[in-house]
Amino acid sequence: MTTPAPTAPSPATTSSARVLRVTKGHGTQNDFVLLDGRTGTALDADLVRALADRRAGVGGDGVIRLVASADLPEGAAVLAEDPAATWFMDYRNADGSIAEMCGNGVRVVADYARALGLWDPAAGELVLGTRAGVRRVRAAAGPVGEDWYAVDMGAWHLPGGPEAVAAGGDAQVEVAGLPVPRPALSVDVGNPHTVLAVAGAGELDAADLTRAPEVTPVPPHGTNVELVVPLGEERLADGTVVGRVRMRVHERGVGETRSCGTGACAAALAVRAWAGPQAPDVWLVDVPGGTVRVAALPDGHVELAGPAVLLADLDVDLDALTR
Ligand SMILES: N[C@@H](CCC[C@H](N)C(=O)O)C(=O)O
Repeated sequence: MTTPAPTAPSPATTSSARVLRVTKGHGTQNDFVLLDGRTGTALDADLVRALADRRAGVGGDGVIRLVASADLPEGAAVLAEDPAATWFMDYRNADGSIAEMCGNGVRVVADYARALGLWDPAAGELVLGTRAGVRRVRAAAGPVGEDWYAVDMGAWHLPGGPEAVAAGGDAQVEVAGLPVPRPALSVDVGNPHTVLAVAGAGELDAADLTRAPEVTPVPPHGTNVELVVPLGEERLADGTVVGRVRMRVHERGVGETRSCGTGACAAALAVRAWAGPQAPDVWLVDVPGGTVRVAALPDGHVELAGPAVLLADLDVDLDALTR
């Protein structure tokens, strides 16, 4: 769809120049502080850390600025990929680091664009720029008719190839609370993930994710680590046979979170690869914060669907924030 030209600034700062209007939202309890880039507010690591702080700030796993693609250097690549990608998801982890992609964030930012009047799902897909390339978002129904968003998350791959799948993995992961290092599979869904299967709910619950799992070989740019328990297959009301997994995640740049959309994609794709050619293409992924749906598409892309919630608009006193 054609979105309004990202030119007209809205007064997201209030009467004082030291007050910043933000919105708090989440997708399956992966929570974010959202900013309207039309105000001209620049994001730096200090501001991100301060906003994401759960005691002295607003609190969030990440901070997302919805900004005109034309207004940041990375936007040129997405505009070249698709000129309709006039809006860009500028995503930062809670520690201030920049990540390529955030699956839950895309849905939440789509809902934010809708609330700001920048996107009308009835008129077509939202074409959104990200550091991992263009992503397309549409309104979609959840398993029991909930109002969800579905995102084409683009191409995915297994960096270790089929050999890694056959060997159980291309990495070893040591997780605090679990007795021995486990084989794990690297999955690239625009950002890096390392997925390991654990023996069952007992092990999944026993894992101590207050400490970052140790991944060998050490990934050059870090990684997000997903612990999964395959739960088998089930038939949905519409007759579709889906696989189901339970997952916990330790996110790069954040720590344990209650959900990770790209992590859910990586977990489902890893379990599907381990299960072999008869495995379903559609998976439900249960995370501490809810459930999302992942589908391996015939064109080599992966689709992520799930809810998005906008909770509150807040005027943040920037002097108090940095005190
Ligand atoms: N929670 C996000 C992923 C955010 C980025 C990640 N921590 C990274 O550094 O790659 C999601 O929902 O995908």
